[in-house]
Amino acid sequence: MRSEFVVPTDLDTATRHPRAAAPGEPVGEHNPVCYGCGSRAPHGLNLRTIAGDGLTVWADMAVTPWMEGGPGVIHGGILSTAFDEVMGAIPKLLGANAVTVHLEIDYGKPVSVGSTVRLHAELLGVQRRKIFTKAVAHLGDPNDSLAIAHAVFVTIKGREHFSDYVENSRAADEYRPHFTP
Ligand SMILES: CCCCCCCCCCCCCC(=O)SCCNC(=O)CCNC(=O)[C@H](O)C(C)(C)COP(=O)(O)OP(=O)(O)OC[C@H]1O[C@@H](n2cnc3c(N)ncnc32)[C@H](O)[C@@H]1OP(=O)(O)O
Repeated sequence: MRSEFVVPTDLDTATRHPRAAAPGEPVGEHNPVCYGCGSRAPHGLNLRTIAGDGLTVWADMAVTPWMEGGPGVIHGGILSTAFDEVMGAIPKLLGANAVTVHLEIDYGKPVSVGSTVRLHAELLGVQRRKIFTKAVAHLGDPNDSLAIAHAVFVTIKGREHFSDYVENSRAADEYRPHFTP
């Protein structure tokens, strides 16, 4: 069954932040030790998400043997993480810090180990603190999708949201000065 992701019709105006990454440039990490995008996450996906035109982003992910679920194909949870990560770059284009509150995936075809998957995400709309996004995973032709994801992100005040948890971070020493009043 394919899900029906509902985007409100009474959306706010959404514009690219003036300091957002330019098309073709990396949008940057959420956190250097983020499982999805951190360059210092040794067991992570290390995804490098690139800003596209308008309010879009994309990333390529090489499907390596450690990602295997069923024989010879990617584990659905890994693909789900990659979707979350890439859609999670859309708030950065808006100049917002945001966390995922809802994520759904339609898996259409198996994704082979050894392939390189392109994930392309776009903004569907913004309503108050909610940011609605969609992403497609494909092997080069976006019209021939392997899987399609939708997510809702909610904007947060980063320091307030993470203040009770930051000491658990592997980068706590770097964050501490920014969290000390
Ligand atoms: C300095 C550090 C910088 C760090 C940079 C950023 C790092 C980012 C890292 C990213 C890493 C990668 C990504 C990750 O891995 S993010 C990790 C996974 N996500 C989380 O841990 C988020 C957990 N959730 C929360 O903490 C709270 O729910 C938050 C704080 C987000 C909202 O609680 P809060 O009490 O503040 O607000 P609210 O409850 O009034 O909700 C606000 C609005 O949202 C709507 N809503 C709520 N839930 C849902 C839902 N399920 N579907 C649809 N809509 C939903 C709700 O109706 C309302 O709408 P409206 O009716 O008012 O319009």
